Amino acid sequence: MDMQARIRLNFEQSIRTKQDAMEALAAPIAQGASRMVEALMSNHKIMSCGNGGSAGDAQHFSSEMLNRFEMERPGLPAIALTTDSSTLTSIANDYCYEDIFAKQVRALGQSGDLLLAISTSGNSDNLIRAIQAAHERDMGVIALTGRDGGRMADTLEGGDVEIRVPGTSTARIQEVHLLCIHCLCDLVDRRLLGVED
Ligand SMILES: O=C(CO)[C@@H](O)[C@H](O)[C@H](O)[C@H](O)COP(=O)(O)O
Ligand SMILES: [Zn+2]
Repeated sequence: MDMQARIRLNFEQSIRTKQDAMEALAAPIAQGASRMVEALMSNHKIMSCGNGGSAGDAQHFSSEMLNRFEMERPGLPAIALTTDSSTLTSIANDYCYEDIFAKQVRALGQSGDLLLAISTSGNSDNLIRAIQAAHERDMGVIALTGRDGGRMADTLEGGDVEIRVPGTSTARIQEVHLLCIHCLCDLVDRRLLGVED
């Protein structure tokens, strides 16, 4: 396959994954956005985490909350747990990599806060431990997953929301995760600013 044919194939697969996700994810994304609005309206914060490309997604989300998305509004309270290299390396060094997010959730989390946990496989142990820590702190969880939801899906509790991308390729799932994050930001802004249509 030549380079341009390969590029077209990647685009086609990305488009197909997004089309499959559109119907499946409209309801859980709306549910996740409602949970975010409720939390933010009650002065709670949203923490986000993920590994690799999903760490980038966690930061992408928090920056759109803290700064702005598409509309002018005050900054919203959000913290990406992926950014402080001193904290991350010391937890990984003194305890273990699996605790890098959970320890931060236990330190910063308060009842009513939310955790946005992002994993394409749903099987990253540091995310599973972060979800367990969030539950200990009486926080809700919004999980962006893929494939069969992995062990993360089994770790979620009744009030949590799973947004599971129908797909098996990490890259394609990540591309839909970013779209989901932008939908969440869009819905949060519209609800907070009272935009009707
Ligand atoms: O961005 C990519 C692949 O597209 C990688 O960096 C990928 O995020 C990493 O391999 C992650 O460790 C995968 O973790 P997860 O999505 O299974 O939780
Ligand atoms: Zn990637």
